[in-house]
Amino acid sequence: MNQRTLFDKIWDEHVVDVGADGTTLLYVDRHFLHEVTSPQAFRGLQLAGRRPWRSDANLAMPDHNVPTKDRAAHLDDALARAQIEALDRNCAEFAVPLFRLSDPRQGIVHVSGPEQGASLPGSVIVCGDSHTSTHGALATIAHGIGTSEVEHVLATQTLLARKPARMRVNFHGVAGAGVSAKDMALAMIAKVGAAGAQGYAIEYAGEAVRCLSVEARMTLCNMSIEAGARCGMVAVDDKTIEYLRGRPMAPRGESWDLAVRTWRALVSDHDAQFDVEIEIDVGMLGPLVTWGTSPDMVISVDEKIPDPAAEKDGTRRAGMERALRYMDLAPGTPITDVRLDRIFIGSCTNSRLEDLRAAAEVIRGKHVAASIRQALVVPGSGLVKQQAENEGLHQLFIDAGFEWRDAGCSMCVGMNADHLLSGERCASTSNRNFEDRQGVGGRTHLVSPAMAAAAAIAGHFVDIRRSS
Ligand SMILES: CC(C)[C@H](C(=O)O)[C@@H](O)C(=O)O
Ligand code: SF4
Repeated sequence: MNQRTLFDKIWDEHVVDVGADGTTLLYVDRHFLHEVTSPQAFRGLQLAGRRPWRSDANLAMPDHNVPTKDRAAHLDDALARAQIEALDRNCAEFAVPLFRLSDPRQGIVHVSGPEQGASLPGSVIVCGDSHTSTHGALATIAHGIGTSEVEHVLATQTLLARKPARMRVNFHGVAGAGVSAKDMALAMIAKVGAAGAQGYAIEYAGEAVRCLSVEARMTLCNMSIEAGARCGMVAVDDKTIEYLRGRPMAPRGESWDLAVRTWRALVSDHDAQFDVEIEIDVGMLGPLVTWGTSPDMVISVDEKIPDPAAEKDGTRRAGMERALRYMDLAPGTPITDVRLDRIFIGSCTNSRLEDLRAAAEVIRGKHVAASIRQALVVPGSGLVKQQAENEGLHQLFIDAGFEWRDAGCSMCVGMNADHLLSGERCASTSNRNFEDRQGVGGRTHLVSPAMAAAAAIAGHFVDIRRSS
């Protein structure tokens, strides 16, 4: 029998039509929307006099430019207010389900969606946002689309797509202390390269992935796009099913039993062929820190800033030199000597409850270093915030000198009031360290939540395997 990958099984179920050139019309089960990439799409529907094909396949919420404090009083940014109000109006006009700013379920769409059970195994999920790959942790084909495609999906519930090649990244071994899914993601990007997975759908497999919680798998899948991949996914297992059980939008009763039986088949067949296989031994990894302006410019916390002079490839060497200039770092400096101005714990990569717990564990009873200008904790959703508060995590953060905010993208992208000033250096749990990403001239180092928390206390990076 023909052995199929997980990707192929989901893809095959969703093919509506295939053109002569291989372009496929794919059915979309779930479409998430946010305020930044949806306005023109709704405008397109209005102009064409169209209605959404299936309103309840959509779920919208503002996240990118929402204020993370005093939110009722502080919608003072004109563009943010216009976009958030437009989302409210458009969702009302087109009967699209919406979590408003005041709704406790509001949050970063890639945190709130799975939390509600809106991302179900076997689905094709799209959103006008590149980090839609996050939802692949629940055995889905999930990826970002452009604004014109947002309009197409709203109108037709389908998408024109080309089938990507298949890559499997096998994580072997047992992760040591201080090594999290974030470090696995960064290690994967370092190995594959920031564009190395272009044209591929990745499946993450191996015992180290099976050991991860579903939340941690989301962290891993989230960063697939930073290796250039179309999407990233993890096969169904007991953890997937336990994660979904009882979630508001998950099936119930007999439909649940039927769904679980179907979901169990969502694994790659034993002999399924992948176009590329990558092997990573997590036992060899330490906690990682990016030093440059691309997520693949990354070293272990016990290493030194690399020297471009040692790089033989001219293009790479020039890239490294430029990155070091932008980051204001000298080759040979131990990364633990690098002092920080701000700390950001948040983003769709690392703002779920387990991330906040990991950070809180590190700061318990300690205080943010006096040299740190600001340390922010921004939960990924209103419900994550509530649960964290029920556990008393907020008090640990506040006592330690962190600011405890409302849910949104915040300093990951700096589209609201939370951003770096030029020249400031930040330890950030987000996914992109590009030039100007967190604010014009800002310098970003990507790390795990525990590493960010430890850096806040010390004022510089520390090896969390050694500190207590
Ligand atoms: C604003 C949005 C289109 C963008 C994306 O697609 O990724 C943002 O979420 C980001 O992380 O840069
Ligand atoms: S948290 Fe950051 S990466 Fe995630 S959707 Fe928002 S801006 Fe994009």
